[in-house]
Amino acid sequence: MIKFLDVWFWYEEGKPVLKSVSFEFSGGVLGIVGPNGSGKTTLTKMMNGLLKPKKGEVIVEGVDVKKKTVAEMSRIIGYVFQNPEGMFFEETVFREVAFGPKNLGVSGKELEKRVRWALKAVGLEGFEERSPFELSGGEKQRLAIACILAMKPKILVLDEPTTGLDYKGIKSLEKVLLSLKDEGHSIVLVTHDMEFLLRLADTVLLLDKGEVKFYGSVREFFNLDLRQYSLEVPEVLKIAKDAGIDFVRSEEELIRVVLG
Ligand SMILES: Nc1ncnc2c1ncn2[C@@H]1O[C@H](COP(=O)(O)OP(=O)(O)OP(=O)(O)O)[C@@H](O)[C@H]1O
Repeated sequence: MIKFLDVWFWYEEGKPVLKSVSFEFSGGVLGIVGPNGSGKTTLTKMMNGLLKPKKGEVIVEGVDVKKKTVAEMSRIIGYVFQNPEGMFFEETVFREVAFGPKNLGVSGKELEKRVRWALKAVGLEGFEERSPFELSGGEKQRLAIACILAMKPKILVLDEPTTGLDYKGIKSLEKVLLSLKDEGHSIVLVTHDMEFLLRLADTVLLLDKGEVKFYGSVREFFNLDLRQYSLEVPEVLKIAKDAGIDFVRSEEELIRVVLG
């Protein structure tokens, strides 16, 4: 559960970047969208205490983020950064994934089990002895997720995870995120990719100039007039609407619906 109660934030006094943000997210996949500079990254950094509210409260899994350190929050909420390459520093994939749980005091057989489980969850079994720096963009993205997963946080936050990924990379990331959701993790995604959002999100938060313009289901979100926020409706949804079908998440679903 993530609760924002009348949250304000600014980097410079007199120039608020978040203005009275309130919402309550209870689980599943939350997509955060909005034009460039609307405050999306700032908002997610408040979820794990990297930034603290100037006014208002951020409560994550019942914990007031202001009262905890980032290290304490990392047990509850894991943050996968925009350019994951910058976070790698170990010689092997195994050691990279082991680093986080080791810092939390996990060792021996349990540590090995965690690392293997996290690598399996993202489809990187067999990559243990490879160098993180030699992986493809999609593999690096999945490794970054494994590093966070190995710390077993309840919630995962991903900032623009599809940036730099090709079609195959995006598909395999989708699969990983959906299976994590099925296992009970909550996922927060910042994304510009409306197709990715359509496929994955249950709930959408739309930010514009630091204000929440919409918070509700993905279905309702795609019924808004999105052009005013420079957001594009995915082609598949336009085709569905022309065919009199109100909502589908993907081409596969559209074909199924059309064929009855
Ligand atoms: N460290 C900082 N110091 C001062 N201003 C900042 C800082 N980081 C972000 N900002 C400003 O805060 C506002 C919101 O930025 P933020 O990165 O949260 O937006 P965003 O919606 O994630 O943007 P984008 O889609 O371009 O990544 C912008 O006007 C940005 O210039």
